Amino acid sequence: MSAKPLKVDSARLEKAVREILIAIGEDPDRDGLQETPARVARAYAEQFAGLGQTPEDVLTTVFDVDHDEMVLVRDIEVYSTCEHHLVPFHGVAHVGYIPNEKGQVTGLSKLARLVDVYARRPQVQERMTSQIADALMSVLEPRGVIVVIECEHLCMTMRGVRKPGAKTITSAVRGDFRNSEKTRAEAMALIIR
Ligand SMILES: Nc1nc2c(ncn2[C@@H]2O[C@H](COP(=O)(O)OP(=O)(O)OP(=O)(O)O)[C@@H](O)[C@H]2O)c(=O)[nH]1
Ligand SMILES: [Zn+2]
Repeated sequence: MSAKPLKVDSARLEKAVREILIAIGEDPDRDGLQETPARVARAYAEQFAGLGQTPEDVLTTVFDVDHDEMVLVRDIEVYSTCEHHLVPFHGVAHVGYIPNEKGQVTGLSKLARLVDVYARRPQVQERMTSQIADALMSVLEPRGVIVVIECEHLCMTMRGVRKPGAKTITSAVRGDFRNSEKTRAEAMALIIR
């Protein structure tokens, strides 16, 4: 099940996209472009669906298991939108945590859903990384959280400085991962291949 699309002002979006097409010298009424403003409005409702969601919406399943050591989901695919140029950046996220003393964990898929809540917004990678870590800390109350994200930014690839292949790596550590070098190293050994 994918996230519910965001409720957008479709009429306004369509008008704006039509204006963009005119501004670049295109004919918005030519074959092929007539439906584009409506398509973009639908695509944005999906691409920015995270604006209409909170972490509590997705971290719904919390259960007790007899496990109070690290849980880490690696290589969660991320598609986000750079807030500076409104072009995509994409890559992978690795999200790990150490359950609290009650052994409370969440469903594994919920970690991927949490990534999407923050990826599907106009974003910068650093903020997205911290938001995911802070949300997991506040909802699940684990002993620690680690989030590492590796992305390629199309604003650096297809335009501007044009450096295809350059990867941006950001991390956010909270709780035990921040306080203990050993715990952090253990997680990084699992994350780095
Ligand atoms: N820190 C950070 N910077 C980002 C991210 N996404 C894009 N940027 C950068 O945002 C900056 C915006 O710089 P500006 O000089 O205002 O815009 P610009 O003239 O289009 O810059 P160039 O991309 O260098 O052509 C660029 O250096 C981008 O690489 C991100 O997630 N985090
Ligand atoms: Zn950009």
